[in-house]
Amino acid sequence: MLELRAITAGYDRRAPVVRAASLSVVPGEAVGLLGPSGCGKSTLARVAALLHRPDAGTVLLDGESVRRWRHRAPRALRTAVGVVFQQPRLSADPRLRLTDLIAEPLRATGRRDDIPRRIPELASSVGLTPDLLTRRPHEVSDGQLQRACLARALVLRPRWLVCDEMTAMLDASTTAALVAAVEHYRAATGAGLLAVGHDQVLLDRWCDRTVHWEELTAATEPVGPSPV
Ligand SMILES: Nc1ncnc2c1ncn2[C@@H]1O[C@H](COP(=O)(O)OP(=O)(O)OP(=O)(O)O)[C@@H](O)[C@H]1O
Repeated sequence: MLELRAITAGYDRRAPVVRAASLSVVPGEAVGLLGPSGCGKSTLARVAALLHRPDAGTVLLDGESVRRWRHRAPRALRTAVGVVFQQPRLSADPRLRLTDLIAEPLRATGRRDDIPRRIPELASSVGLTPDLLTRRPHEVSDGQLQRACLARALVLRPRWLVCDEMTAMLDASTTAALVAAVEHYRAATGAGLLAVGHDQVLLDRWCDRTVHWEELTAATEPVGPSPV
């Protein structure tokens, strides 16, 4: 289970943007998170993806309490969560060809041998043709780059996927293709999903349940101790 317990987080300890928010995703479940702009959804999504250290509260990944964040998080925990952000150009190294972008996590974890098999397989599942794989980010559209970012998020076969407004910048057909790719992956692996978004119709259709931001802080336990 991916559990966020009474998470308080932000950018200034005196004025946190997320206050005592709790949310759980069970294996295989897809949970949508809706909320107004600026309420703190992305901040919480980054906590769930182990990219942002909360000021208080606990994150549990399959029962294991997370104590270190970002590059300091143990590899086994880091690689258990795949993340896709809203703006692919901010999360893609502009120097890398798409094939190398997708392969980045394999190289970083010493799994180069998997590259020849995994890259074509993933490219096909997210709808990237071989000619696009040799291009760099400035030579492809936002939708094509986002497909590569999704492939990169899936390349290590994470048990949890965090999609933070993954389709907010995309047209309807690319949105449908990316959602289908995520669902195909989840059906094959049983991965759980936290999908953050603004589009209630999309989240209701995509997810098993959709929670609203206000519900996360209602009736939660008191704020827990600060993580080490
Ligand atoms: N790096 C940062 N430094 C300081 N403040 C930040 C930073 N990132 C976000 N914030 C602030 O934290 C608050 C919550 O931002 P966040 O991006 O989590 O909201 P959101 O609900 O995801 O918004 P949106 O739906 O518009 O993407 C906002 O007031 C934002 O200005």
